[in-house]
Amino acid sequence: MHGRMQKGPSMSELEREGEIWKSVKCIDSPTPQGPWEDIRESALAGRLSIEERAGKNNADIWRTFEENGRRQRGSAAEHRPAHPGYGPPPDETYEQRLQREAAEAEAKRISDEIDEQLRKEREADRRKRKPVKLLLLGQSESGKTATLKNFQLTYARREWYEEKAAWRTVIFLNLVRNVNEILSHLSSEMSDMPYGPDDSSEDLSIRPRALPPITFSEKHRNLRAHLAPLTNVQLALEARLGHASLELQSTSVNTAAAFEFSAQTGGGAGSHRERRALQEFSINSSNGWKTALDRFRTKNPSVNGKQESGNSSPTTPTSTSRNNGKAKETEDDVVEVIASCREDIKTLWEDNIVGEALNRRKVRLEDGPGFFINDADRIANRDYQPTDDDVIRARLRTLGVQEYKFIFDHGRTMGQEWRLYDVGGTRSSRAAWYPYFDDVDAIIFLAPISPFDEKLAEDRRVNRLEDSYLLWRSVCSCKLLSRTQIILFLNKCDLLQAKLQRGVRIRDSVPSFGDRKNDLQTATRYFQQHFKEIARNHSPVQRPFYVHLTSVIDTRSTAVTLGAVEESILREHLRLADLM
Ligand SMILES: Nc1nc2c(ncn2[C@@H]2O[C@H](COP(=O)(O)OP(=O)(O)OP(=O)(O)O)[C@@H](O)[C@H]2O)c(=O)[nH]1
Ligand SMILES: [Mg+2]
Repeated sequence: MHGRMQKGPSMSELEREGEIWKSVKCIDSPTPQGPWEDIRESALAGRLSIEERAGKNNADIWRTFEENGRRQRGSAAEHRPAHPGYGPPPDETYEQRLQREAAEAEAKRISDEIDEQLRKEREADRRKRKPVKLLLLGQSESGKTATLKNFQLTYARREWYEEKAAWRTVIFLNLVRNVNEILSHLSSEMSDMPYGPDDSSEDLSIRPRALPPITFSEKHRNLRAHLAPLTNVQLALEARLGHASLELQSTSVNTAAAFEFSAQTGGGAGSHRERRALQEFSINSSNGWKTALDRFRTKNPSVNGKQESGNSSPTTPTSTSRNNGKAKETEDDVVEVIASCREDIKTLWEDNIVGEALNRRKVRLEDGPGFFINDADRIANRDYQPTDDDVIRARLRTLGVQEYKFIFDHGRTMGQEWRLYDVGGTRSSRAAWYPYFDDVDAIIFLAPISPFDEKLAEDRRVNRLEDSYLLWRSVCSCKLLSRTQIILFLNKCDLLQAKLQRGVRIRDSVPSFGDRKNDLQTATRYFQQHFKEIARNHSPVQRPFYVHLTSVIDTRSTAVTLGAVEESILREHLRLADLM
């Protein structure tokens, strides 16, 4: 039936209508008495949506339309039996011809307009379906990976559950490292060794020798002896997890500037080349945290780009199961040793003399990454399984740039693919970030505000807050990012609050804080203002200042924050898709 209409000798108005109606379903005009007017009106009134245009034809409309056509053709045939086609009637007057031609021209114009609109909508739709790309930036230990894990927990729960068990090994390592750090201080203190972690002016204020020596007892010597096997456990776990498990040691070497990249104005073909090279290095490398975890993964997820995450070396099922068997053995041994140390770990952590020794040395494990010794009773167990909160708090350093793809199974962007880029935050790793700037939708910049009185692990001369300011300035002033949405997370508010409650004064480390009230609200407002001013003074183009006060280890409040972030990023993603 349709074919017959398409075969007409000339492209009459009816055929033209037919062509359009095949792809158009008019919402408000189910009976197309005057289809052209209906289409035009609907198009002008914006009543034709992409679904209606691209969707299935409304059978009723189509049938009515065909009947109309048959009726008109039928009446023409009565007059012109020799002309079965749809050409102009032979007795057409000059005025009628002009009218017909004008109508045909108008029909063509509307048809072309609709075609063009359809093309644009298809294109916009394609762009909207492009993955949302989100970059997580910030200094090392700022909470980038913890934020990524929150995204996963909130929006990709299946992957979260598949990965959760793999973090068990990391948590064991974190706990064992806590214990070994205490033991190392204890040993030094027992052998009366002075403590000089670095050359920073802050740490020079530590003068343990000015105080009377601490008296240790047999209990402490026993604790050291009983917990000694944990040194080897740490080495075994580090060997299993690879480079990412090694924390940076304090150094006084000036490693690099706050932020380095070759060409601030770059982003052309060169940057793509550079990016490819870096991807090869980072995503397929065997040193990132994702790769480290893959070794402990029980399942083999086929989604979320996990296959890109470092499994570049071919593994046969046999070798995999052999490796898994060996890993299981090692894991069992490790768990056995840790579980047998449980009571001693608790005694060590709760001992007042040990506490005094750590205080004198200004060692605060609570503020550092991967603090788990408080949970030793629960974790140092053969049947321990990590909770969601444990996984968020587990610490494994990010090396290079790790791409993490997932389809949101939740929230406003359900079904949408997101690509999150988690980067290593040390000064020397920052040069690797730049190639990822050129087509990113948004950046979450994490600035931890609790360590206003701490130094960078990679350069003990640099204050952490100062480093965040410098880094923030570099990101804000980057021309390639001038139109990118940047969302600032002033993170570790929980630790800031604890620090202020302990009586640590901000002005001692940040003189410009002056005599302001030393409380959380005043401090966050002050830091926020400082970041805002930097953004205002250094952005090539003014942009909105989005800021959230966060403690990303708090999964509930972070889920709320991420909801707002998701919405804001998506709005911008769609706006840009429409503009393009
Ligand atoms: N108390 C507290 N701890 C946090 C917070 N954010 C992150 N952490 C912890 O800080 C440590 C470092 O966090 P990560 O997410 O690994 O830091 P990162 O920015 O990815 O660091 P790199 O990978 O080295 O660049 C982890 O043990 C986190 O659990 C926070 O808001 N509060
Ligand atoms: Mg990280």
